[in-house]
Amino acid sequence: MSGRRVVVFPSVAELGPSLAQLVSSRAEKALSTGGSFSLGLSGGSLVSILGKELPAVPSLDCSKWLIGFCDERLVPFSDPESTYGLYKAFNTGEIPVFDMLLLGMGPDGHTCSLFPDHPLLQRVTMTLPTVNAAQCVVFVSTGGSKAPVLKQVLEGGEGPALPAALVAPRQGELFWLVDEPAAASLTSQMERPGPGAKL
Ligand SMILES: O=C1O[C@H](COP(=O)(O)O)[C@@H](O)[C@H](O)[C@H]1O
Repeated sequence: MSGRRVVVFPSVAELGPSLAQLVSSRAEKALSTGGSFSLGLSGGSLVSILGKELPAVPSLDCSKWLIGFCDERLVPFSDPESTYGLYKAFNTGEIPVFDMLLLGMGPDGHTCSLFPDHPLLQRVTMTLPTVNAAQCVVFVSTGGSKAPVLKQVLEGGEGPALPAALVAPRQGELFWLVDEPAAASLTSQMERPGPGAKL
């Protein structure tokens, strides 16, 4: 891993455009070597941020993007909502290497559908070998309800490590994009970029 970056924004309004810029810059980098840009998306609050900010990126060309889902509710492969078809592109028998994964974190420290001490019954999810093989992993975590768990995940605490704390890409980048309410209890090193700064 090339170092974790915890980046704090005043609010989601400032975080959103920076997230879109980060996605677009990593897409440009992946596409500059030919081929495609493989992007893993999570659900939850991330969906509305991306839905608002990605279409606002000037001349964004997604035609060579390969989109996968970091987790999903369990439906049959024949269901039109199934993500299986998208993952078939990675049918190499080896762990897929995503160019970028966008992750959320629940208040219990779960990420993807990796819950602490919980059997995976009705979810399908990426697991840590795939998450930690990615080239770039970006957590987006906002709101005061995330403050206690964010502190535990980033700065440690009692008991076993929560799933989100086990995300550490072996060779890739790791970003935590958070807003001030979520960062309220943090004391470790953080960046506070000025308006329009590129990540
Ligand atoms: O259950 C889920 O929650 C997490 C976190 O969502 P958030 O709304 O608290 O940001 C999400 O990343 C995951 O995809 C979803 O299945």
